[in-house]
Amino acid sequence: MEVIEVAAGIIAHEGRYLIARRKAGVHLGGFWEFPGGKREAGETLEECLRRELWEELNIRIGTPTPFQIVRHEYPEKVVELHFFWCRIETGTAVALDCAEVRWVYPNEMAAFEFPQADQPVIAALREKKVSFR
Ligand SMILES: Nc1nc2c([nH]c(=O)n2[C@H]2C[C@H](O)[C@@H](COP(=O)(O)OP(=O)(O)OP(=O)(O)O)O2)c(=O)[nH]1
Ligand SMILES: [Mg+2]
Repeated sequence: MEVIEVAAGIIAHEGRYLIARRKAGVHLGGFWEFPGGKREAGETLEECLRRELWEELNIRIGTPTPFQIVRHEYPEKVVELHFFWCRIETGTAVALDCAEVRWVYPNEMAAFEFPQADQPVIAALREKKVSFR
């Protein structure tokens, strides 16, 4: 099966992270996620991340740091998620192309339903394996 490459942002601010709720009716609709989306032809993953965060949240980010790659096989598709740690450079996140956004601490994430593929990242954030730069 074709592997879909996705870039997603772990957007940090004062110990909290920005999470977004996926719209109803799409793959994993209604789940919470780290915002991002599919890489388009001719784009790098970083370019993809910048485009997606602009389209979905109306924000510009500083230089993203690669942080974890997760390949996950859903029954309907295989995704390779490239998570990048980043900070907002300009703008305030608004739910432009997602259902809702929230800033949450890692220990609050268990209260939100995330896709299975995101669990290693959530665990890493909770265990503070992440460097705050
Ligand atoms: N953005 C994002 N996608 C995730 C996460 N976890 C996870 O399994 N996914 C899956 C859901 C989707 O199948 C795929 C990402 O696709 P997407 O729906 O965000 O793609 P997109 O923004 O380009 O949307 P579209 O143009 O295809 O509508 O990766 C996550 O934390 N963030
Ligand atoms: Mg998306």
